[in-house]
Amino acid sequence: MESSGLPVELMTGQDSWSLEGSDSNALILPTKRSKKRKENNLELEKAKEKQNPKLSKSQIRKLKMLEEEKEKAFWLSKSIEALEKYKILEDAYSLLWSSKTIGLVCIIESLPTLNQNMFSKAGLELPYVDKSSKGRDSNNLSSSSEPEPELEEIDSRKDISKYHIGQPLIIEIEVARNALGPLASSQEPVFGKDLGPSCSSVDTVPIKEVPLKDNSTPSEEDIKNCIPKLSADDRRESNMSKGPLSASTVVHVLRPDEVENKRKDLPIVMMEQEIMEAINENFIICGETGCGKTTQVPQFLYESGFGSSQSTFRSGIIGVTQPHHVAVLATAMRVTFELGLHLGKEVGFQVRHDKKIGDRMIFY
Ligand SMILES: Nc1ncnc2c1ncn2[C@@H]1O[C@H](COP(=O)(O)OP(=O)(O)OP(=O)(O)O)[C@@H](O)[C@H]1O
Repeated sequence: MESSGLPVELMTGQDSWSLEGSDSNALILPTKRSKKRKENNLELEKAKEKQNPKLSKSQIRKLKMLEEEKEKAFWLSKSIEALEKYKILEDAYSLLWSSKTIGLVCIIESLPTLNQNMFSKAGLELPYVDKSSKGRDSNNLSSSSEPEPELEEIDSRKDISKYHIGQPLIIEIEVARNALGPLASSQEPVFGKDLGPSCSSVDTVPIKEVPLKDNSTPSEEDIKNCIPKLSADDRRESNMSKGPLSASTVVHVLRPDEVENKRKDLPIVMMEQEIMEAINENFIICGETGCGKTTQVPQFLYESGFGSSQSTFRSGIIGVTQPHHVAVLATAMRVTFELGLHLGKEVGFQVRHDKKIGDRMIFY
């Protein structure tokens, strides 16, 4: 083998490596393969890009929106399916009545019987029975698909005249009170209004028949005459017969408009009926701060005759306790304002160094 000063050539296949000179043993590698690889990689990437082209931002956004819409449509169809599954049957609708009409329907239905009872008690015969209205009302009860519109018609003074033109005027006390408006909105206790939803207590509502002079609209005087004027004895007797669980006294409150508007938003005001139905039992009200427990519940009680000297079984004090004297003053003042009463008269309070005690219907 030659080794001194001569170039050495290595032959490996097609490529040749050369080592020249003795002072440098540098190995020069061919670059062809790596170039080829790079070219191949670039071609592969290009092919990939052709298959999956790069999207711009707006295109990505549009794609996302499409996906979201697809998802929404999917959930919508799912919920529609669920709704269809639990749909209320047509027959079951007849059981769904608005609670506001329950009492009125019972009253309307029992009107002829009530009148008959009243007249028979007085030893008289009923001069007129409104059979047409009875038929209409019983229809109303049986075909309950649309009970409310008809009831609403009856519940307005205009329509009372429509149904009773030339006939004796039969007006339920509640309707008369609505028609009187400001005349009936005094803070005097009104007797005879039933609070409970049951129909059985309706027969304690005294109703008067007032024959109309001509075919005219009933005047305010006519309507006023329908409201029974009970003596103190009658009131006591009616309270005694009802027992402690029935409500016979209603205190009407004229609140300022701003208070009425604010009250509507308080969650507890929507629960008034439930609370008043449960009031004869021991119960605890749990509600979030500011829902109206302290200021509204005493008002519910006050309006239904609690703390009223006129009420036989509910005469007492609506007592409210507060953990701090500032809260006592603030809530007592607020309730006084909302009810339009006087602090130190109907509403009283007592803290360590200060007190205002009057009739004390509501006491803090
Ligand atoms: N002094 C006041 N002035 C103005 N608004 C008041 C006053 N006191 C109460 N309110 C209003 O009445 C609402 C009911 O308050 P209330 O004190 O009855 O709530 P609550 O449920 O008893 O709260 P808490 O659990 O903190 O005692 C409040 O959200 C507030 O809007």
